[in-house]
Amino acid sequence: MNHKLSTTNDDLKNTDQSTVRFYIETLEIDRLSALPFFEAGEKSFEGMRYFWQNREKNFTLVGLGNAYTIESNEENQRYTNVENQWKQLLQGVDYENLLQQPILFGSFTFDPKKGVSDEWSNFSHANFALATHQLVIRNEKAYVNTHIVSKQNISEEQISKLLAERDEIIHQAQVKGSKTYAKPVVNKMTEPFKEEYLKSISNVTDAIKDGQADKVVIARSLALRFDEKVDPTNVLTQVYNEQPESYLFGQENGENLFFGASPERLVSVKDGQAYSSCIAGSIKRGATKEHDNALGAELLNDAKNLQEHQYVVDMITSSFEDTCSSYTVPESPQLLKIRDIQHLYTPVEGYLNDGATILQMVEKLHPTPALGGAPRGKAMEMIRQYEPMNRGIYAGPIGWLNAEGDGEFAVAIRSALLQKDQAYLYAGGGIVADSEPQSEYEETLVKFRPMLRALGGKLNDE
Ligand SMILES: C=C(O[C@H]1C=CC=C(C(=O)O)[C@@H]1O)C(=O)O
Ligand SMILES: [Mg+2]
Repeated sequence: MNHKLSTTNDDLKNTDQSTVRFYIETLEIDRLSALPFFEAGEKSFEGMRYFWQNREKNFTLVGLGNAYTIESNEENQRYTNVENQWKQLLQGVDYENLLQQPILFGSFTFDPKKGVSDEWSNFSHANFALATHQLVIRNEKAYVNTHIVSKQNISEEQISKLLAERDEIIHQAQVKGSKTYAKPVVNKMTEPFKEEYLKSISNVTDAIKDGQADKVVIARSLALRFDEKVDPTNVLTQVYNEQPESYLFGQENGENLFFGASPERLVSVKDGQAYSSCIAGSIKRGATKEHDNALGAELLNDAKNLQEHQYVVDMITSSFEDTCSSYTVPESPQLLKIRDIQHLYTPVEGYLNDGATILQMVEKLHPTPALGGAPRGKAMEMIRQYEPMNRGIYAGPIGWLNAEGDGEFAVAIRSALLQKDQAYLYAGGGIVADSEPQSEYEETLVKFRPMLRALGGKLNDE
């Protein structure tokens, strides 16, 4: 079934004030798998693809190519810039009559005040795209939107060329199906700045004891080298097979693939309702059910972890207080168990005030004290001062929004940046007055594990 929409947007004020034309066609298909579609897009769109799947596994998104990109490097304006450009682009577009709306997918870096550098030099502080070919799999049905955004008239020839390309990609994805891949071969693994990291934990706990902040999240990285260039579809397939309980994401940017499997929702908005999650406080999984339950019980009663958690609950609750007419927060945390780790978890939900948008919520919530600290401003200063690396998109918001304003953002933790034959993995932890360097170090090892496994590496204790 095909639904077409060709439209002209006179409201879009580009720098040269010209009119923008918009062509959208939605094709509904019975069966199409996400990663084979991602793979089939390699030939034409390598470096311009994305992949997303929500935790519940009932919403999957793949984008191939950029019909339109929105980037921003303005420190204090990046959320409003993205929001305004997206709204302007869609003004006058009758998307409500489409089977599937156009979707904007992308990410924000953790801290725009930290100059983008090192392995992150290709990334803007907000990187968003409307895909040329956008696959949505929702409730077992697949929809492929093809988008053209152009300042010139869109010709029939241009449209038929793109639709032929779409049909070829779908065909390839269907006939090839899901591939099985051998894991990448790791040649070398290093822990950059390990000593600096351990020292920073003592410095930060001292500063906290001295009353300079309540909580500060400090992170570090792990660097891998492979014997050859690693295929992005390979690592996404490993993550897909190995991390079914998490949000899964991958965003290509030229020769970079930022990817991960995060348990943590920053915010989702659906029909005026907002959902967030407080996830902070961690313990490993036990090898037996008994040991696992005992570790879980220990976590639920551990003062240091409960403190780490409470700062997050307080801050997210106050954001909902500001933006919602009503909201609910359970009184005490529950356990969230994923493959390698268990966390303290408190879900928060509420009804958004009229006019409040998902990107306003993202701006308000990011960074929660699960990734930044408390109080926020002081914690961010201390991260800039003590953390011996640049986080890039790690711990930043990643996700999507549609034309009506629904959308979802995860916190991009349990993540890594793949660059051809190299990868950087990132993990951190919440430092409070009682934190100890060695046990925080070990907590980061547990948090590295999912991405390390997907990339074919392992730690000494496995
Ligand atoms: C900063 C990370 O985790 C955060 C989320 C959950 C639990 C955390 C903790 O217990 O320290 C961290 O706040 C990370 O995975 O890199
Ligand atoms: Mg912790």
